Amino acid sequence: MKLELNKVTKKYKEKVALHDISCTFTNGVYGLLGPNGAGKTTLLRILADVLKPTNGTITFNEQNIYKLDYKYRDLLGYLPQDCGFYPNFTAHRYLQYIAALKGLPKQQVEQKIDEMLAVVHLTPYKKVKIRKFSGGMKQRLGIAQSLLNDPKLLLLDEPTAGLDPKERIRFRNLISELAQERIILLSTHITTDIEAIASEIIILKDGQLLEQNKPDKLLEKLQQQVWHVSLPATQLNELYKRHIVGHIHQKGNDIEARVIATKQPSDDAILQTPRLEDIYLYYFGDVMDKQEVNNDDQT
Ligand SMILES: Nc1ncnc2c1ncn2[C@@H]1O[C@H](COP(=O)(O)OP(=O)(O)OP(=O)(O)O)[C@@H](O)[C@H]1O
Repeated sequence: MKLELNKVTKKYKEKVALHDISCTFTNGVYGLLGPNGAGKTTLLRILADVLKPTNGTITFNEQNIYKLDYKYRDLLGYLPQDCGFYPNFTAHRYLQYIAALKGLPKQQVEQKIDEMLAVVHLTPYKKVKIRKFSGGMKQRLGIAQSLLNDPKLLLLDEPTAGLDPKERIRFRNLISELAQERIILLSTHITTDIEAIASEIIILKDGQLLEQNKPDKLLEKLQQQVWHVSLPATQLNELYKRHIVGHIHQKGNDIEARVIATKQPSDDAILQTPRLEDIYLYYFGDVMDKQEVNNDDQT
C-alpha cells in the first residue's frame, strides 16, 4: 500500500495551515509530531476526507483518492480529536451506529463490536451509557470505533489524550500489533507515545514538513549535542539565554538540567544519549512551554 501526498496546501482564508506538503506512507506507523497549531489535525482531516486541500494531490496506490471516493473511505479508520459522542447512547449502541455508518455487513456487526470492546478493555461497560464514561474510557471507545471496519489506513488524532499511563502503554502495544499490513498515522505532541512504535516520524511546524525520517536517523542528528549540566540555580536564566534547555531538577541551591548545545556548555557537562524528546526540543524549543516538557514524563 502506498499513500502519497504531492504539494498539499490548505488555507483557511488567509491562514496557511499546511504548506506544500509532499510525503509518502507505506505500511507502518507514522508519528506526526508538532506543537499546537502545527497542522497535524488539518493533515489528518484531509486524509480522512472530511476536509479538502486548497491545492495538491493525494493518491492511494497511485489512484487519486477523490476518484476512488467511497472505495478510499472504506479503507479508513479515523479517530478525530472530538468524537462527538451521544451521551445517552451505550457503548454498544454507539458502535452499532458507527457500524451502520460504515456499512458493515449486518451479520458481522455484533461479533466485531464485541471484539473491539475487548481490544480496548471496555467489555464490562458494553451496556453503560457514555455519559458515565471517564475521559480515558471515551477515548478508548473512540479507538474502538476507528477499528471497527478493520481499516487499512488508520488515522488517529492525539489518540492518547486522556489516557492514564497504563492505558497509554496498552494503546502503544495495540498499535504495534496492528501495524502490519496497515498504514497508521498518529498525531501527538508527546514523544513517548511514538518513540518505541513509529517506523517514521514526521515533524510539522507552522504547516511545513520539516523532517520525515526513522527515529534512529533523527536521533543521529543530536549525537554529541545533548548534555547533563549541573549549576547554581542563580545561573539558570543565563543557561536559558544561551541554550535549548529541557528537563530541570532543583537540588538544593543547584539545578541539574538537560541541555542541547553543539559545544560542551560547561566544563563539567556530561554527554547524554539523545532521546526523541530532545528532537522535539530541538525543533520546537522556541514554541513550547514547560508544561509540554513535563507531559513527556507521564509514562
Ligand atoms: N477552521 C479553521 N479556520 C481557521 N483557521 C484554522 C481552522 N482550523 C485550524 N486553523 C488554524 O490552522 C493551523 C493549524 O491547525 P491544526 O488544528 O491543524 O493544528 P494542530 O497541529 O492539529 O494543533 P492542535 O494540536 O492544537 O490540534 C492553526 O494555526 C489553526 O489555528
